[in-house]
Amino acid sequence: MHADGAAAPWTTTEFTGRLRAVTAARYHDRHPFNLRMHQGELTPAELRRWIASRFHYQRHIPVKDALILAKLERPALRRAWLRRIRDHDGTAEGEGGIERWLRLGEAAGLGREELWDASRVLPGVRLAVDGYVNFCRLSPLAEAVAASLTELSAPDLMRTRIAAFETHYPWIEPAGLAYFRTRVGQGARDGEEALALVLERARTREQQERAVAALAFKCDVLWALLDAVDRGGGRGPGGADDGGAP
Ligand SMILES: O=C(O)c1cc(C(=O)O)c2c(n1)C(=O)C(=O)c1cc(C(=O)O)[nH]c1-2
Repeated sequence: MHADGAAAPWTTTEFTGRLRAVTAARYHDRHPFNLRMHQGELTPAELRRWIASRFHYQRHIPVKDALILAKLERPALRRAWLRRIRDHDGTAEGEGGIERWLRLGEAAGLGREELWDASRVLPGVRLAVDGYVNFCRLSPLAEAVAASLTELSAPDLMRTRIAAFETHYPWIEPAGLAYFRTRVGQGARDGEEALALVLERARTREQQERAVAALAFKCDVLWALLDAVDRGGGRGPGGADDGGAP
């Protein structure tokens, strides 16, 4: 305890350990839908449902990063965060992560307009993504950035996913996997940068605990998104959101 009654801050090692413990316990790599994906058990319709739903997440990542950007006070920090937005948006038409995700959709038989018009986005997916964007809009910097620390676990998941797609889903054109290949390096770098910022900014025990809670919330966002995808069900008669044959 500190003299004023507040709990003492964790050391850097302990704080980092607590953050990593959250993702070890709650990251979506262990979600049943991801496990089925990795084991090759998804039908083409389920895989397309996931790709369309995840596009809704992808297109909002640069929006939430712009909200975080507005909380940064110094040019060096903003430059680093602008790079994240550029990674997703590219610097010209036909570049960037969103474009690569659209190509993944095409490789799986989904049209670009079908992804942009959000007609396949399930209600639970919409709420999960809105929840994440609004959390970053409304939270202090350290918490908004802490929520992105799931990215520390993402590169391993990308490697597993690339291998699973190559092995089990050969009907998806290999070029469509470029998104995941690019993301291995970007995710690792973004995660380490974000961790340094959180360690520097969350100084008091209360701020540290709130950062840990922010990361747990983000794990819930990703988990809830996959719950919705797993459950499926569209709005049309019979709930057919998948449009038939492979
Ligand atoms: O496919 C995935 O499992 C996965 C997970 C995550 C993540 O852990 O938040 C991200 C991504 N992909 C991703 O592609 C991405 O660009 C990304 C940005 C962020 C973020 O919170 O800023 N997470 C993720």
